[in-house]
Amino acid sequence: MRKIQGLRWYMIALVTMGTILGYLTRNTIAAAAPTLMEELHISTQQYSYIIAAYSACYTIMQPVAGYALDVLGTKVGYAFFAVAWAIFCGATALAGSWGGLAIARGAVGAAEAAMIPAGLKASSEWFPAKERSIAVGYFNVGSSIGGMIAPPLVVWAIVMHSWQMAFIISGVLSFAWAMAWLVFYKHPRDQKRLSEEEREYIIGGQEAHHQTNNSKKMSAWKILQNRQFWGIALPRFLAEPAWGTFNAWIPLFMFKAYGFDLKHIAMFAWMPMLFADLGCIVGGYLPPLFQRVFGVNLIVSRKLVVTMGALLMIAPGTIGLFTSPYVAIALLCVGGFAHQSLSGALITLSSDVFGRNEVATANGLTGMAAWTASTMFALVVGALADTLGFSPLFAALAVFDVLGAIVIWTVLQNKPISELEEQQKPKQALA
Ligand SMILES: O=C[C@H](O)[C@@H](O)[C@@H](O)[C@H](O)C(=O)O
Repeated sequence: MRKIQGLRWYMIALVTMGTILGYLTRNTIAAAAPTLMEELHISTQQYSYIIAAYSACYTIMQPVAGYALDVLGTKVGYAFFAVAWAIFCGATALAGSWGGLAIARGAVGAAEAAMIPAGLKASSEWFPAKERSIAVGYFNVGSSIGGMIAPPLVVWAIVMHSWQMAFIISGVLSFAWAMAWLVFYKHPRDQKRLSEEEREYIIGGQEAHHQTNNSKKMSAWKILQNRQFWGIALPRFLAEPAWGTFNAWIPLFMFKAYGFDLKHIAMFAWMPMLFADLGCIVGGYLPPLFQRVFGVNLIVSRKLVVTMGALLMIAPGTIGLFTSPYVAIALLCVGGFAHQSLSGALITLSSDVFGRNEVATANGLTGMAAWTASTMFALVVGALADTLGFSPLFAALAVFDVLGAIVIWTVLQNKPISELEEQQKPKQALA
């Protein structure tokens, strides 16, 4: 059978398509909101319940989806969740009230919770450790691209047909991707189109805790009891509110703080997301560069990226010192770049630290911590933005990330759990 050179990059492109469609279905509701709220007579508060239903289900289901992925395997597991979110997204078209929309969106959120853990698990399977962060950067960039595609696609569907059509199109596209995933995704050891040279490069470049003979699996409870878990989960808890804020509040901030009209919002509000994309990609290439330049190990290279991102997040934290809206947009672009570069490193660390049998469970648990903070901070922004203004909130995000960088250097040890446990054995034997 003819071998395909560089097959691992085709695999990560397939994973990236999944993230793009996951974010497309996630953002369809926001893009359709003005039409939905008018046609179904939905109040702003009822709309917030619909958004909260997605966020709550997505938050709670990440460790559950991660565990299912570790048990079912990446191929079948991700296909199951993607088919589920495709069906629930299409079913959103049947909703006739805010309650029906909340149920449908909660179901979509529950299914989409597999998106990031599956992306990391696939990256762990198809890339050597030194390229893992690059793979994560590529699939994570789908989170910004999907968000950028949603508005034009939804507007086209509404103009051509109805808001229901927007959800049906997003669902059909997701279902088609899920079928492609089932056909094309295989573990490198099972992929006949993979050359022996590339198979050896991939699997030979992975740590012991990702080798197929590693049958040990950590329970979720054991993961939660491990210091290494908290060395990743706490920085993600502190970092994620920035992503939620950049995604949900920039247009409103530009309107309230600088009087931006829709035309100016359309012209500028998307720029921080473009720089977020850049942050995903550049952030992925930095760890191998830092390992070469500074001679540091894999986990320390991720810590350096997190620290760089945290320091760059100080830029949007200074927004209150300037009056120009264009300076504000520039500072938010730095923030978007900073956040996704550090977030990609934090997501990758679950695979650097945990083994192949629990990597998705561990990542799902850190994702639950992240989204718990993001949801809490969204409520704080909603309560304080009109009285305090946004500037102190952006400053708080900068402080959170600097705290997260301090935590990662003081809590997270520089070795995977498997090596730390090996080190403990002689000491325990002597004890
Ligand atoms: O922090 C932001 C992340 O990098 C973002 O891209 C996603 O991973 C997000 O956490 C999610 O779960 O959708």
